[in-house]
Amino acid sequence: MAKLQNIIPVKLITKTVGNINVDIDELTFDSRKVKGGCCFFAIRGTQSDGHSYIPQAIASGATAIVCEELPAECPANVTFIQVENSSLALGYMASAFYGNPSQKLKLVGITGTNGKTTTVTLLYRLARRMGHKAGLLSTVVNYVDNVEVPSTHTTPDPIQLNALLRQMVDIGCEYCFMEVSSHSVVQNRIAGLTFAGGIFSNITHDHLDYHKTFAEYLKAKKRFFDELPSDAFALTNTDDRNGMVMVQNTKAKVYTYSLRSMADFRCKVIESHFDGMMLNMDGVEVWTRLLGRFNAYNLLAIYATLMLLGFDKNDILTGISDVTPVSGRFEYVRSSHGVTAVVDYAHTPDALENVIKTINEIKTENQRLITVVGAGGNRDKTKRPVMAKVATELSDIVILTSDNPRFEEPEEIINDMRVGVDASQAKKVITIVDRREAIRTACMLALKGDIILVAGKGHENYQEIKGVKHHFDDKEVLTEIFKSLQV
Ligand SMILES: CC(=O)N[C@H]1[C@@H](OP(=O)(O)OP(=O)(O)OC[C@H]2O[C@@H](n3ccc(=O)[nH]c3=O)[C@H](O)[C@@H]2O)O[C@H](CO)[C@@H](O)[C@@H]1O[C@H](C)C(=O)N[C@@H](C)C(=O)N[C@H](CCC(=O)O)C(=O)O
Ligand SMILES: Nc1ncnc2c1ncn2[C@@H]1O[C@H](COP(=O)(O)OP(=O)(O)OP(=O)(O)O)[C@@H](O)[C@H]1O
Ligand SMILES: N[C@H](CCC[C@H](N)C(=O)O)C(=O)O
Ligand SMILES: [Mg+2]
Repeated sequence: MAKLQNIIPVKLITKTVGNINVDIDELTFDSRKVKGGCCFFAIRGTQSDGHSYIPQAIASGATAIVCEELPAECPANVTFIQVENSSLALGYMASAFYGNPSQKLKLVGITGTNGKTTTVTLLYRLARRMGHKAGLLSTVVNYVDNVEVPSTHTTPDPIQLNALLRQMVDIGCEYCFMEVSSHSVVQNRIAGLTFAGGIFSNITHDHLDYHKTFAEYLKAKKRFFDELPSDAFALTNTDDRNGMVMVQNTKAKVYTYSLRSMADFRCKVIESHFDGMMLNMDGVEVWTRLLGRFNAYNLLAIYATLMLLGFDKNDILTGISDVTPVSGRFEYVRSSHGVTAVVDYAHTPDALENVIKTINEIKTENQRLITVVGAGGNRDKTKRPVMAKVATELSDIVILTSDNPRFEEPEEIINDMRVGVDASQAKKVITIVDRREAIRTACMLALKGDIILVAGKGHENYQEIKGVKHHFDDKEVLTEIFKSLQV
């Protein structure tokens, strides 16, 4: 419960109609959830404009309405607050409604095309391993210390987000590690939050269906750093050509990390095997079970962040030597006849290239790589041919299949992918729409010693088709098929 006048920043108000000294029990941006005591936010969305649901919200007993445009009729028993941007107001008011919880713990956000889930999940695990209560907001799952809360998004809406932060503060969490998606910045889901630090992993091809251009995509991610407070840190990857662009206007203190050149925090990959890597992290050798140069970047960002948060260097390195892969990130299943299948979430050209190059670096010449990959429906279409091109150029056999078709026809998604396959590589490519059949075919083709990469879905335990999430788990399917093929 809160007084409306106490949770809305005056600077955001354009006009008020009615009594703003009213009690608010709940905030919502969905008219279908409105009841007495609710403050409804009319948000202009990608599918519809929330303003068209104001009458429904009033009919359902809304106590207050926050909107960018006042309705023609303003009933006397409802308070109206006109603002310039409803989603911005929602961020600030959700934070205030829950007592500004992000000011009562150290909130660290990471943005970038890839590496966010890996980095925040391991930060969360390491902070808790070193004896501190912590929270996690990620694509895979949210945690309020050790209590699991299902994820609806990579970055939740402001109401969910601040409610979770409140719960974290209430049980004594000192830290929360969260992913900041580019969508969430554009939609003001992180408005009103106070960050102790921001991390930039990398920016490559993805989400152009939403941002339309790479420049807009970059601008969205850069805005996260532009809005960091002066007492926060901004940790950026200077091996990414946009690393310094991200932080050029930040008020936060800038720190850099790199595997290639001088930086505040440095790392080198000394050895790379199928069961782990030897790294030189800021002058200290440390073994990790994680694989791939891309994970060396994630681990260096993790090391730097924990150092900036004041953790002990030796405790951090000991923790890094113990961490295991994050669900769906380079996990593997081995068959009884010597085939290794890797399950990975790579669903962008850069991620796919990284994970395939990692496998090619580790495998021997006479081990073949069979890559099973698709592309999500109702997502960035332009990455589809690029992913197919990367897969066919770097694998021995490629099976193009379905990922989450969503509301698109699977065959059309695969056709978009095939466009990227050069004629010279076409003989490597098989097309099988049914993902289970595609994985089965890979398992049947694989000879002893071969490696199968099943990419794109990672931790996902569903296949989304026409709005229905059917159970589907790559690791489960591989295990079942390997068992059925056991001689
Ligand atoms: C494209 C996108 O991001 N859409 C998000 C957005 O919905 P929208 O703008 O499409 O909303 P809309 O359907 O147009 O409705 C407009 C407004 O009217 C309201 N409404 C609607 C119907 C009604 O009857 N009454 C009513 O009040 C809605 O609640 C909304 O406030 O705001 C919603 C509420 O916060 C989000 O759930 C929704 O995420 C959708 C489901 C989604 O799939 N988002 C993905 C693309 C996403 O956010 N991904 C990122 C990054 C992924 C990654 O890289 O990992 C993420 O952070 O997860
Ligand atoms: N630092 C990195 N650079 C490039 N690729 C990476 C990096 N870290 C992980 N990857 C690859 O990208 C995939 C996704 O990793 P992760 O889930 O950590 O990224 P994310 O940023 O959370 O992705 P999303 O935006 O979809 O939530 C991994 O399965 C791996 O193939
Ligand atoms: N297997 C998923 C991965 C992308 C999920 C997330 N990054 C998003 O864009 O919603 C797909 O392509 O459908
Ligand atoms: Mg993620």
